[in-house]
Amino acid sequence: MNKTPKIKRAEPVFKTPMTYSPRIVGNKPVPSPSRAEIWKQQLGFDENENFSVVEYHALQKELDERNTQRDELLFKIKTLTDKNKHYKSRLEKEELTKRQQMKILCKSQETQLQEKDNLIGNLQSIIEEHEEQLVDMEHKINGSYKQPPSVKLIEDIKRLQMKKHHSQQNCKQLHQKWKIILVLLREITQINDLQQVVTKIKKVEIQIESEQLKSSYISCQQDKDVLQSKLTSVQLEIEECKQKLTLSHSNNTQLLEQVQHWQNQYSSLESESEVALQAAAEDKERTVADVREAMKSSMHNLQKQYDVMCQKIGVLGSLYSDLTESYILIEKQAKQFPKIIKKTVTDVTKQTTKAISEINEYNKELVKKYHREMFLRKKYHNELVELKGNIRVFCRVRPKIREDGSGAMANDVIDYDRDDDGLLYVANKARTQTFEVDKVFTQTSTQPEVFDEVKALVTSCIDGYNVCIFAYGQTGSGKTFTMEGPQSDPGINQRALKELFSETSTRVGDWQFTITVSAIEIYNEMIRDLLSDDPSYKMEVKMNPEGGGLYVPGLSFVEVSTVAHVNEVFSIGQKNRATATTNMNEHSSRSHALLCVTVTGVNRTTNTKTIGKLNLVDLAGSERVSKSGADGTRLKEAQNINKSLSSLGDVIHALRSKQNFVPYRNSKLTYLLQDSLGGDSKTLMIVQVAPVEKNVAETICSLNFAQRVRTVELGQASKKMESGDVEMDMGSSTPSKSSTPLKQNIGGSSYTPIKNSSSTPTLRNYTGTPIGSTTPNQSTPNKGGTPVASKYPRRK
Ligand SMILES: Nc1ncnc2c1ncn2[C@@H]1O[C@H](COP(=O)(O)OP(=O)(O)OP(=O)(O)O)[C@@H](O)[C@H]1O
Repeated sequence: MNKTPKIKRAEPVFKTPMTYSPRIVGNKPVPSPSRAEIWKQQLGFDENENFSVVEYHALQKELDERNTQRDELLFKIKTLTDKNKHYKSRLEKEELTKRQQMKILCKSQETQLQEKDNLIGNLQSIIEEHEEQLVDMEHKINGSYKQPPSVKLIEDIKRLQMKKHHSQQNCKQLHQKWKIILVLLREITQINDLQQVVTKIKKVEIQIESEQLKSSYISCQQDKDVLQSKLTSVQLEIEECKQKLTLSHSNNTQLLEQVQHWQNQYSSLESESEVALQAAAEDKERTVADVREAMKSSMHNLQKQYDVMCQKIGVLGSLYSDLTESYILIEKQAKQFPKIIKKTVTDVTKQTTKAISEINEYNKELVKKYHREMFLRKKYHNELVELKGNIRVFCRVRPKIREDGSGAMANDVIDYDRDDDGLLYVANKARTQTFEVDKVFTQTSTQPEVFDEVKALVTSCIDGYNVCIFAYGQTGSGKTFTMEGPQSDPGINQRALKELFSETSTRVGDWQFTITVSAIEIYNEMIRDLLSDDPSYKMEVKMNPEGGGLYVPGLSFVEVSTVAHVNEVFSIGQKNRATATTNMNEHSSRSHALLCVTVTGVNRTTNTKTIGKLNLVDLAGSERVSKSGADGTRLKEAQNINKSLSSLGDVIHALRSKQNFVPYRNSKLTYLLQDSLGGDSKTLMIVQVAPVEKNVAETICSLNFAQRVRTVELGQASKKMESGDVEMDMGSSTPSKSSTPLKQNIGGSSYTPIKNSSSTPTLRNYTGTPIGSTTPNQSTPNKGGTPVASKYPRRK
């Protein structure tokens, strides 16, 4: 009784149920242990040990308590297990719903993404459209717009409104989805609460002592771990979802911003398009009004044209019927045409042959007549020149040049008569003086125009006439330009020789011509041969000892046949003239330059010989000495020029007044040109004048001189011709009685040809009776006789 039974608390109280199992010992069944024995055994007591009923009852009580405890625990466990199961199922459900939600979310995200992609695509296309619209509008603004864009713009606005509506719907959908996501987040919070409950359970489980509890706890723990891991994965997924949500939210915001931006753009475009529409409408109205106006006028024109056309159609109708009739007629005639043609051709051939033979005959007659007419033309031409007087005077006004300067002194003082090309007006000190010459060349007259007027005179030397052309005028008035001219636009000298070449070449069948030239300069009353090897050698005019008039011993003559050759000779002359002086321009102004051309022709059939001389003279400047204020050498030069020019005037005056004495010998110039100034020669004086105020005094002086020269009446010009050995004066129609061979004259002097210096010239000087004779047209030396009172301008 004193012994307290030992209870092993570490082990469960009952391992097996309390069942009765009788023991069999040998063949006899062993009696079953008593209840007390079983209890002793089970409680660890010895068989022999006694335990009282009280102990037993105490133990029984303890056992009952334990059983109730156990039942309670079992109940709790059951409840917990149930709860656990419930939570598990709930978790599973939750997991399932979450999965489904996740799937839905993913799908919705995908669709959202898809939609966003679409939206972005749409927005891009809208942007492109807008850009196109902007380009269109730019084109419209730049004026390349052709059609009113109202319809297209309205369509675009409608499309944009649709897109706006669509974007708003998308926004709404996104908003709803955002709400769902918020609900999901709330549930996730609840799940977290559940997790806390599970933690509490864990605490309860610790209190469970029994192994079963432990094992169930372990299994629960495992389940919980699984659930925990699942929860973690769900949480991760949720986190991902959250991130995606945030991303989509930000995307959404961006999209909303874009939508807002596009809405703004849309509204600005809308307002722009409204303005454009209004402008286009106004434009349209204006264009319509213009077009209406244009249409009205064109309709009016068309109506007029229509009326005209109707009239024409009426006329054409009658014409058509006429034409139809004529066509029928022509058709008939055309059928007969080959026959008619044949007949006509035969007739025409006969007629043509006849006509040709007639024309041939007629032509022959015409050629004869032509020759006769040519002869008469020449004759009449010469008669005309003779009637006009053998001294002819032209005036040439040079154009203004740089040297004329500017201001009042450069004003034009010369005017011309429109109807009479021989009249010239010079304005001088508030009055206008009129001058009359044979022909006036204006400032615009060209070199060919001038030469055209002198051509006949030049070519008359081929027929044996002596011709003398002077250029007279003050320095710088254009004398050299007219006589020589620049290389590009040559003057009378070169053109005359060219003309002589061409004219003689046309007569080459009947005649043989020789043309020779010599160049002379008279400076300070000294004669120089410009073609000589020594141009400084001073030459003299001498009386031919054989009685053939005057000549310059040793003067060079060069035979020329081409223009190139002539140019070569001219350049030699100019070079020799230049080498003798320091200032060529001044020197040329103060000296006379003579180009003497001799044309000798021999008729191949009759052996008739003609000799004509052409003297082309560029005189020294005619200005008064007082104007140039000369002294010393200049004064001497001026006096010499004055002497020769006034001698020229005196000679012409003496000739004009038919005086017995003509003072040829008063200057080298007149002495040298004696036979060209005689009564049987043709003389042309070209008076050169400047057009400006500055030179008006000299211009008037020169023109006065020209007028006086013009009134001189010379005798009839005579043609020099030798028939065989007999010399003939065609002008007087009296053959020369003298048969003495004379040296050929140049400007009244005889010469020795350069080319053939050995051959003695056999021609007689037929320019008139030699000096000293009593013929009125010839001069006698002025041997200190009474000087002729000169009426010509003399130098002061
Ligand atoms: N008809 C014209 N057309 C164009 N220029 C001209 C004409 N006449 C003269 N001239 C020019 O006027 C200027 C003077 O002419 P030019 O030398 O011929 O005068 P000039 O009377 O011969 O002088 P000088 O007495 O000094 O020799 C030159 O420059 C010349 O080119």
